[in-house]
Amino acid sequence: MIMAQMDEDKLSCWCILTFHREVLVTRLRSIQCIVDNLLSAEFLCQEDAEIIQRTATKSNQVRKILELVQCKGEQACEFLIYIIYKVRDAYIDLQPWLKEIDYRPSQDVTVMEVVNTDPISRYCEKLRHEMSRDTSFIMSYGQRDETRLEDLYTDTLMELFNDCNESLGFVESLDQLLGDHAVFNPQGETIYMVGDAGVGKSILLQKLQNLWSKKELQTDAIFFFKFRCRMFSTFRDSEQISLRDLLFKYNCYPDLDPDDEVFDYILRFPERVLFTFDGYDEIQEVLDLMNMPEVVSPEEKAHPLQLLISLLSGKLLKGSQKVLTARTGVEIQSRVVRKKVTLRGFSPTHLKTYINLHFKDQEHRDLVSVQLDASPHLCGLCSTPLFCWIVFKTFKHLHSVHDTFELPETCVTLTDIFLLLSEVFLSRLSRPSSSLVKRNLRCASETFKAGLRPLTGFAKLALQGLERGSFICSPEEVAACGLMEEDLALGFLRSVSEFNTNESPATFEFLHITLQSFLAAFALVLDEQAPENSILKFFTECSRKRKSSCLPFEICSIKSTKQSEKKPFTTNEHLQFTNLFLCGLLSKAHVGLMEHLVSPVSLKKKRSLLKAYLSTSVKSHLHGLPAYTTEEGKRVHVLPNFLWMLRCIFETDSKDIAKMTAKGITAGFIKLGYCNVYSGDCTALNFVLQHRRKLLGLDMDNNNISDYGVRQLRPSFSKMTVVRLCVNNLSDSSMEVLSEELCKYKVVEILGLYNNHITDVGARFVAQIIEQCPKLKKLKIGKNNISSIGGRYLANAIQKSTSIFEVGMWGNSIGDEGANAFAEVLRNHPSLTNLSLSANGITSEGGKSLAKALMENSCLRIFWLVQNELSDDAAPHWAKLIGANTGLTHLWLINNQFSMDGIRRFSEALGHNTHLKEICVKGNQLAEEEEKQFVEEKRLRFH
Ligand SMILES: Nc1ncnc2c1ncn2[C@@H]1O[C@H](COP(=O)(O)OP(=O)(O)OP(=O)(O)O)[C@@H](O)[C@H]1O
Repeated sequence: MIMAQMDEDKLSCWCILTFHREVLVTRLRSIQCIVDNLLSAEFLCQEDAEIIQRTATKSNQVRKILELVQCKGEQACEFLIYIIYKVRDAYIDLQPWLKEIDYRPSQDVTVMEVVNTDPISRYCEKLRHEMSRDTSFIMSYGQRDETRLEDLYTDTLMELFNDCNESLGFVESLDQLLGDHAVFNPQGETIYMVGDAGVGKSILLQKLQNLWSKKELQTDAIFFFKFRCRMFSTFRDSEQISLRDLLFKYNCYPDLDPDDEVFDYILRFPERVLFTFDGYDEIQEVLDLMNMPEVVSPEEKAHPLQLLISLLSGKLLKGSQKVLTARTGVEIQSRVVRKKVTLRGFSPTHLKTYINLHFKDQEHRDLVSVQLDASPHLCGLCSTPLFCWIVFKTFKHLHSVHDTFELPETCVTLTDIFLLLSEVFLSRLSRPSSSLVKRNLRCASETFKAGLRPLTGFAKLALQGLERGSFICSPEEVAACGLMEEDLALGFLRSVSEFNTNESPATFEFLHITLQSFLAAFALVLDEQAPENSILKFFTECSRKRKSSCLPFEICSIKSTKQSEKKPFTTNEHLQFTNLFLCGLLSKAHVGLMEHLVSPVSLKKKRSLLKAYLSTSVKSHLHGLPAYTTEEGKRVHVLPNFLWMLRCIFETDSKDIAKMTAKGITAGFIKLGYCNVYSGDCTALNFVLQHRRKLLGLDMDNNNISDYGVRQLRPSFSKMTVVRLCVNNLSDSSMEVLSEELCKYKVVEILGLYNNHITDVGARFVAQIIEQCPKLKKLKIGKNNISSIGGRYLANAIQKSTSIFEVGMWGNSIGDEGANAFAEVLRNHPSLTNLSLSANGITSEGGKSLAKALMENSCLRIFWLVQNELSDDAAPHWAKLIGANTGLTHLWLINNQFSMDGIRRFSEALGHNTHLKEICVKGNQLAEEEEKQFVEEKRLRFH
């Protein structure tokens, strides 16, 4: 009480220690650091230190320190507070207290040295140091050319989603990833990041870790533990470890911490701990098969997978932050997910940045840009950072060795890309006679022939790993495949230290899983001992329905059986990639190369076997697709496996199969929504669709096809009656392509462009489509960046169209000017029946002109004006409209600014109207009590 009345600034440190003795006794930990510093500043002598150490409990030790320090006088007291102030992390509990006493160190004390001997903050420093060392370099071509992360790291597109998989926009900075932005479940503790193979999930985590190590990441976390999920599958079933061991053994141990203070601290302040777990997809199947209880006590030993699941579900270290990555399609229960991020790879701008980082020489930059500009397909592939990295590395290699900077094919396939990578690796076997003489003749088959022994070895190793579902191999397994010490330097494998346990001293993994899939496919082609039809084993595996899995982890287990049957291929993506590469290696284009490596007879047999298999399975797949009939005809909803089939067909480069597939699509409309189609897939889709004669509707909503994909689909637009490309990262340049193509063929009826990045420039192209395509009935162009200018273009075009009857403009910013333009449309348009101008910044002014225009319109049935800024100013006009019997049946005025007065007018007017079925006015400025006055009026809805 007395304290509160006193001016604390004037209090001596001696007094502070007396008055706040209780706080200090209860909250001061890490005694050793205090004692060490008091000793070295000679405020204590060795004997004092011994007395303190001999004192039994921590609280008594603190009491003793206070007693001794106070005996030594004011300076010693201030130094004690200064230590608490300086070694912040160790005395985190006392930081609020320092604030409370408004502690500001005096000049005298700031010249004194404080050494941090506190195990907690020392551990934190050690973690940062080791993290920095481990994360400064990016995966490289073998051990020789390491690249610094900061020299090559380029931002990628990261899209945020809510639990209903609705996009919440893109991440603007890495700090936003860990922050509260776009959190849809505050109880969840896991930030879930998904993305396709090679899209950069691991690199993103590496970047976060690296930033944290340099204290450049906005987070309160003072401990950061990184794990790769594949490590968890290396333990024997019976193995049990403690949480303490899991954290320290696989990251780093605290030094000089006899009292286990670090671990205690982690248990007490889990919110100061950040975890990253990379590659959940790699252990998902193991988790499916295991049945183990969750761990609740941090002291209890358990299988590492149990610990992992308990950490993710918050049963252990509740409150700690977790970032978990997985391949697209792998789901965990949304209740553990705090927010969800999907990685989308490089945008065109990112790609430019990456080119500049990769190639220092302007001439090279230009050469690469020219090649990329000429091939949207290559750009599509390069939007996946892994493929881009391989392509650029190959460019560099070709240039340095052969003085050529061109990729060999115009249409590069994924198989080509991985063949090039292998060629570069194998070319290390044959050094040029003189490095000054460049070999102008590049002979891939020679390189492969010369490297056949190690290639066969690596291929065998990859296949064996895939067969047993493992991405890690031991030195014995490496040796058993005939690989020698020097082969390891080629670059296919890299050693991994973090999984090394005492029992197995060294382990290896392939440079990237997709490379392992590629080599496994190579093994299937190279192996002449196994029966030919064994090349199909992974196809069979992938088409086998997943057995109903027992899902042990109630909290954190994966999708339901029903769901997993719908998506049977999410967990065996590596096998799907192997199938794809098999198709590529056995394609006609690669016969020349393969004949140097396997007998032509075997090759021929395998090629025809594969072709026959693909033909049959395409037929049966198309036959079995779920079809449903709508007003607009028969539709089929394609499953993700169809996409893999398309990819395989493209990789085989077989026109026959492509034709057959095109013919086999009997429905007039295919739905490929939410199928994870990326821009590179559009080439495959186009490869098949180019053989189709009949018209086709294509729904590709909610994918990631981007402008590159649209360019790849260009030839197919000639047949498309429905073009649905909502939520696909499209910009104005795609609108230009669409306008050129759709206006040429004039068959389009439905155009879906909702939630892309279209601006007024793009709106002008869309306006051309509206004007020139006489069959266009529906346009969805909501949630883009269209202003009043674009709004005008569109409105003018709609006014001229006689076919269009439904227009969705929700979520642009056309404002009152745009509203005026649409008022003109309403006045003059003969057929528009459904219009949405919601969320467009329209005020009462715009609202008035829309209402007036509607008085002259008898066609519009449904009008959406939700989430604008209409207020009572406009109410008389709307009341007049409501009172008049126009054709309007549904009017949505949700979330505007009408008050009780305005709504009363509507209610009265409604009495004179027989057409209107409902007016929805929820979210205006009415109190709940006021709303209740209207409950009897059923057509005036408040919910
Ligand atoms: N943001 C980036 N900037 C520069 N290069 C990148 C970036 N992201 C990825 N890469 C390149 O792509 C390679 C593969 O990326 P990464 O291993 O992170 O993919 P991933 O999504 O984890 O793949 P997977 O799911 O197959 O494990 C990296 O080694 C790096 O060369």
